[in-house]
Amino acid sequence: MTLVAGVDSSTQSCKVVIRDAATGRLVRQGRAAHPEGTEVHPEHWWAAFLRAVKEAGGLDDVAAISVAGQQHGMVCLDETGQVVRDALLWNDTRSAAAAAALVAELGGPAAWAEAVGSVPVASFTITKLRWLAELEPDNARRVAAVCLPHDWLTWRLAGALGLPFEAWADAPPPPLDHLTTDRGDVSGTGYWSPATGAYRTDLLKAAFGAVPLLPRVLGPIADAATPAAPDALARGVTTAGASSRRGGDAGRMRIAPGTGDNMAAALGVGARPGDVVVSIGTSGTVFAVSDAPSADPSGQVAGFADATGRFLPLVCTLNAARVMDAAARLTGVDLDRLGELALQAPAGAGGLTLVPYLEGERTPNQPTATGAVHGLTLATSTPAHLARAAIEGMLCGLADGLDALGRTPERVLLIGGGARSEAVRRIAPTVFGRPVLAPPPGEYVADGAAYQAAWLLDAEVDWSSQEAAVYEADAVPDIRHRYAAARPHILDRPH
Ligand SMILES: Nc1ncnc2c1ncn2[C@@H]1O[C@H](COP(=O)(O)OP(=O)(O)O)[C@@H](O)[C@H]1O
Ligand SMILES: O=C(CO)[C@@H](O)[C@H](O)COP(=O)(O)O
Repeated sequence: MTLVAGVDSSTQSCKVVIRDAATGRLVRQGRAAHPEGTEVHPEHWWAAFLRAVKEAGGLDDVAAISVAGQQHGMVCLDETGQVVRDALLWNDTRSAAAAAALVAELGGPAAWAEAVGSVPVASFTITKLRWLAELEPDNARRVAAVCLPHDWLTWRLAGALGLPFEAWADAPPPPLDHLTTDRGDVSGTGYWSPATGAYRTDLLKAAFGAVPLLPRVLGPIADAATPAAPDALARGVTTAGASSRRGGDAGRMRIAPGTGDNMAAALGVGARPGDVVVSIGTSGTVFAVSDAPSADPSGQVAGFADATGRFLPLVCTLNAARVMDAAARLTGVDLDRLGELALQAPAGAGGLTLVPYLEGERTPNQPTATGAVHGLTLATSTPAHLARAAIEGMLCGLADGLDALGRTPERVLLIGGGARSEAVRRIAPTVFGRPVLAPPPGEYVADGAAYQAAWLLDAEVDWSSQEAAVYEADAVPDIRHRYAAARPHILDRPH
């Protein structure tokens, strides 16, 4: 049996699945937590990856691996391959003002949608680079290369190949010009165009004042451990202190290109045109597989590329599973009990309406917003009503995303940690106004990465999708009506 590994280095944790390359059968798995916070030193991801690999029984018998990661995070490297500063993550909103300035400088949102398929908000890498140039000019001057979380992990992994696993923790970084990415993840930078498949270094230069070395963009089936042809490298940069062990080792593990976590989830869940996937993780995402690039000047839909050569229009909210974590804390119960409580309250929670902007919000673009609870009465002041309002409010944000996507889906697939909740699966159809399909709880991002690894070994590979449970319920339009009325009534964060 040939084995492949898939990695999901997401916001809260790193998950590793090891699957049979031919059938996709799960053989073993592991996971390890990431630190809290919206800025993280990438070495924490590497350490969590190594712990998760260990828990998954190691990689000695694995023929190929692929890493999917949280999108957009800014990883800056100096000339020796060392990290310049902690990575700013997709959910770090400090670059909101930089985003607004960049949008204005290019002539408005439509110009950005046309240039790179998306209108940058604080999540996008390009806005974080502008922030760095303005607020930390000394760090900015040290940046020799910039990449994304999955690019960085893939690069570290390629540098560790050939060493015994015990030595991986301290493996020296490879040369910078070995950095790779894929079209899915790079489409979230704000300086790569999904429509043309090319970097927009002019936009990067305008934002950052310089063009550091950028990772080579690999096609869907490529080995990230194969060195670049010299003419494929973006720009020459000194890579002192790092040595390469790449290329041609007989029997060494191969490394597929990897991708952004949402692109991997699309692969893992077997999304096809006509499907809309709703993922309830740290972020809430609503996305579809599409044959054509998209460009939404309203900025609600990001026009990403996917990991197969197609496109992935996507709406992302900053507030999803953690809204339930917060509601569980407020009500003093665990997540299972929170779900039970929510199902005890009536649909609409008796009018109690929660606007879930606990981390600010990205869609709509309200980076400084806070959450709010409206409609408190003596009757709705119960843990059950609050639990229901939290789940309904979180789902209303995603229902707005579904509307923004502008498609009538044939299927709505519910995935992510939050979709493990029976209450979420049962309440979702009342809010979305359509049935939802819940595939068996699983690690679909890591699975999608594992599929990329299997694909690298055999371009004809075809894993069958698992049977999904169908959840149906009558729509309760009043939930969204009250949410729409409550949505504008929020306070900004205190200074
Ligand atoms: N049974 C459950 N009910 C509700 N939420 C859950 C449940 N299981 C996990 N979660 C939530 O899922 C989130 C993690 O989801 P995940 O998709 O792994 O996130 P990410 O990929 O962003 O790190 C956590 O906030 C956790 O509380
Ligand atoms: O920023 C986005 C999508 O544009 C997020 O979806 C991140 O990719 C983080 O994902 P999770 O950790 O929530 O899976």
